[in-house]
Amino acid sequence: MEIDKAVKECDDSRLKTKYTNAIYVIKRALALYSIQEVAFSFNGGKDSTVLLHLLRAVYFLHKAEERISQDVSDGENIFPIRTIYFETTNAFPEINSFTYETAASYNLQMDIIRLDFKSGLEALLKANPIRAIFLGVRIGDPTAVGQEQFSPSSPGWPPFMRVNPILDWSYRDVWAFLLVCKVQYCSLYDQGYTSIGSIHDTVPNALLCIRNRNNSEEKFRPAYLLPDGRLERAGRVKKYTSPVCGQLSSVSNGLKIEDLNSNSMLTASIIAVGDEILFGSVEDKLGSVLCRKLHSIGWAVSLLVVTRNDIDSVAEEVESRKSTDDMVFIYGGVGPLHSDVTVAGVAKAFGVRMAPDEVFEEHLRHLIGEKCTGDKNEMSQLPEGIAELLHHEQLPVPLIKCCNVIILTATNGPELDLQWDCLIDSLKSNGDLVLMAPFVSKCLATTLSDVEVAEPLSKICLQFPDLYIGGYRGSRKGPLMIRFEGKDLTRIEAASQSLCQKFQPGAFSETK
Ligand SMILES: Cc1cc2nc3c(=O)[nH]c(=O)nc-3n(C[C@H](O)[C@H](O)[C@H](O)COP(=O)(O)O)c2cc1C
Ligand SMILES: Nc1ncnc2c1ncn2[C@@H]1O[C@H](COP(=O)(O)OP(=O)(O)OP(=O)(O)O)[C@@H](O)[C@H]1O
Ligand SMILES: [Mg+2]
Repeated sequence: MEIDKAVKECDDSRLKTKYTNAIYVIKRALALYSIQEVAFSFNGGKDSTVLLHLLRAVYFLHKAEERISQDVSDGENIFPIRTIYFETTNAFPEINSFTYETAASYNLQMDIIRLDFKSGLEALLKANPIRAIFLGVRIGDPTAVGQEQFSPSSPGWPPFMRVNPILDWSYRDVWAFLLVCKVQYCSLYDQGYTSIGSIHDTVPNALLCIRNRNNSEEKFRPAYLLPDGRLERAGRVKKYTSPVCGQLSSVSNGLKIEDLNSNSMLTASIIAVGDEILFGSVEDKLGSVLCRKLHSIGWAVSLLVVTRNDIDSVAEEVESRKSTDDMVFIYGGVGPLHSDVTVAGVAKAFGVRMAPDEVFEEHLRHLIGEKCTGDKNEMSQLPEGIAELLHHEQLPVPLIKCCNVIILTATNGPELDLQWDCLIDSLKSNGDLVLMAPFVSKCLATTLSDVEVAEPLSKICLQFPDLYIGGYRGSRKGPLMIRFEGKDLTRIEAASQSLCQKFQPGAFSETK
């Protein structure tokens, strides 16, 4: 069969693996359900076009085997799986005509349903013995969250098995397949549409736009040239917000450059992951550097913790901090080792699974080579639907941002300096960073005892609730340090003068 031959003869090993797995899922479904008990949900979209040809491949491979064993002739070429199309008045005419033309070309027995999905499926299941429906749902689709290759329909839906043979296919895999097999696809994809909904919510993907010199004419490149498959839905007008992190993305995506004098406080927490820090064998030096960096952009650090290299421990910390703080920084435990569970822990904290990310994989391939890549490359798996890559020309591998959680891969000070600078650049250019008025501070040293200073100092704290006023010592015998931190230097001056006035002149001296 031409599809099977085209894939097997191509030199795209990743596509071959995806193809083999999808064929296996279809065969499993056909072993579990009879041909009368299955249906194929086809809508002329690219994903369902891929699925159509995979189903055809399985059918023709099966027929070829039968012919060999039973010596049967070709007979009529009707595709035996019932095909259902939910036709709406809001569909693009190009989608409609492609669906009908395809049905005619491949002898599909197509049921046209003009009801909403749920009522249509109820009617379909009442009239037919259907128990399983093949869908072209893929990881990254809003409806894919929580689905497996075999997923029962959701509660409240008529009972059937959703079979998703291309669930783990990426945008790139879909286009590799369609191009390698040289099959027809809907013409809209050649006009810059990358994912097609209704005429009311779908426009060409702006990332494929090319303008002529004087900006007067807009043209779009074909869908298969979109470099980052994650952006396939950028042409959907109504922006999708994940239910899992919707609330948080409004924090992170709604970020803007704030008034530098604003009194509002943004907080971050820092999570270091490392058993060796907890054993005492390694010292965490990055936490304090990160605190200073956050301070320098006016952010307050509310917590700095060390947690174990354990998915549940990481997930627990991230889960509690992501809703408490505006940003969470996590480092340590990122890589291919058994103990590198940080990214998976972040996924767990958001209640999403890990899914392959082809763009990230491409970066890893450049860095580490083919050895680390391929179908089972764990390092290229990122939290599904929430991972954003922060690219920067100075970083060989982009940083990973999941809603308001930033995953850093730095292992020492200089690496952290670089990642921090790139992070700030990248967040700024996305409009995803609130620059706050930086903190300013003043430190006074005194030989007065703690007891003498305690009461007047606590009164000053009440008088200046907008400042952080703290005392510490370098040693029990050495001077007592009083530090005033805040965003307003005049308030800091007022508070420190107020303290000095309560004691003999010269009792305090300013220090670093
Ligand atoms: C055959 C079929 C079965 C579906 N089964 C379910 C289901 O079990 N649960 C559910 O929430 N949605 C189900 N849906 C609806 C889809 O999840 C989704 O809402 C629909 O494909 C619209 O996607 P769009 O908003 O990207 O156009 C089903 C849709 C189809 C076509
Ligand atoms: N109107 C419909 N009729 C039949 N099946 C549908 C319809 N809408 C969606 N589906 C099923 O849901 C799957 C996922 O839809 P989705 O829109 O994500 O993919 P697609 O339409 O195939 O491709 P694209 O993402 O480019 O629009 C489809 O592949 C198809 O199996
Ligand atoms: Mg679609």
